[in-house]
Amino acid sequence: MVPFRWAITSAGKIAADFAHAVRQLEGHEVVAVAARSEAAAREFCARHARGAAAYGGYEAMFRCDRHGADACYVATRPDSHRALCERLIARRVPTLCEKPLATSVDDVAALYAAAAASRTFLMEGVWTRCFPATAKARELLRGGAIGDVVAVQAEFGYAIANGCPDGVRGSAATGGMGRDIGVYLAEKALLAFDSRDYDLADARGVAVLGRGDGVDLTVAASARMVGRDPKRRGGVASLLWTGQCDTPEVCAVLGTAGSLRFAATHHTPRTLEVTTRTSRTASRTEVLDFPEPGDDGAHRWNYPGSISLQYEAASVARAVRAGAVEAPEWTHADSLAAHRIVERVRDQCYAPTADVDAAKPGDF
Ligand SMILES: NC(=O)C1=CN([C@@H]2O[C@H](COP(=O)(O)OP(=O)(O)OC[C@H]3O[C@@H](n4cnc5c(N)ncnc54)[C@H](OP(=O)(O)O)[C@@H]3O)[C@@H](O)[C@H]2O)C=CC1
Ligand SMILES: O=C1OC[C@@H](O)[C@H](O)[C@H]1O
Repeated sequence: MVPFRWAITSAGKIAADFAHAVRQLEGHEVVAVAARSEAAAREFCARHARGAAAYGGYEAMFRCDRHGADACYVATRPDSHRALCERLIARRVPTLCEKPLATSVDDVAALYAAAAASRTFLMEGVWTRCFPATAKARELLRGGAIGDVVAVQAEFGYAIANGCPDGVRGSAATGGMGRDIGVYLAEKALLAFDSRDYDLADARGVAVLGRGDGVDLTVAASARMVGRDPKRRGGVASLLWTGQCDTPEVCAVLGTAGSLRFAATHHTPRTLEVTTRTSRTASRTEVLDFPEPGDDGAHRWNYPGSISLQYEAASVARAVRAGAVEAPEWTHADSLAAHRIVERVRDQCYAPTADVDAAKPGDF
């Protein structure tokens, strides 16, 4: 088959990981890379995407049709996502944009509206949804393997003080940890309570640690989901995100007949424990393993599990080739629902009455 050709916007860290994941994925290639400076784009191509055309300035690549890319991967800072996606959508370029798609629900909604109006593919890069373990979890949940879902509990955190790119996380411009990784927790709520069947009834920021500047660092949040069909009972989500320490990343979905557990690193899931329960003491657990794709070891990954960006690249290629405007794994509705959860939580955290620890500016 003709290879699926990628253009990449930025010469940053996840962009490099993506280039190496795609390099090792059969039927995919990177044909163009743009960075704010041409030198950075050239260096990126030499190190991570040999043979790709290098562009100085994103617009130069968007304007050029010589590279013949089938889709563009936007991997810049979150506060630039909306404007870049708008420019790509205006040119009807299928676009995969790193999470968070934008830094407010209104911006996210505006992008999906623009994509729908011009029939252009747009996906927020919530790559977790493209992993085989997630697909299996969705199949099991839909098939009633653990009965009716009652609750989901998940945490995700890492210490941003240990060398995160400046401005990408924990900054007012880009929206704090909720926008960075809260979206992965909202994804878990929407996995347990599928956005096709459930609506968000309520989301709350229960407690927050921050610096009083609108940047959330650690948040304990909850959400309540209701079934659209009154026969579905709905349930609750208990979510915790933090930029102050590394966490195990465990997630449990609790149902009336058992539970699903992502044993570790649920944003890059490789193990799923399925427990069926006939009483409080009688249960049976099956462990399902989903090994990550093979890696030739030529690249030192910037982020854990990045070889599995292959799953997301493959999902995009399938959807674009089918002429779809969204990927079924992470639809526009899923993404909007996730941003609504994060934004409602965030707004409450920073309401005047919120318990914000503003005593130690910069101390995190
Ligand atoms: N899926 C995942 O697991 C991960 C996703 N991400 C997401 O990817 C995106 C990029 O993160 P990451 O690669 O870690 O960040 P980096 O800092 O490594 O790269 C960000 C890039 O943004 C570009 N940029 C555009 N405008 C600005 C500006 N005003 N100031 C600074 N940089 C700017 C730069 O591109 P240029 O090279 O053109 O100068 C820079 O290289 C974020 O949205 C992040 O949330 C990050 C890590 C993992
Ligand atoms: O998307 C993300 O997930 C994994 C983290 O390591 C990364 O910093 C974050 O942006």
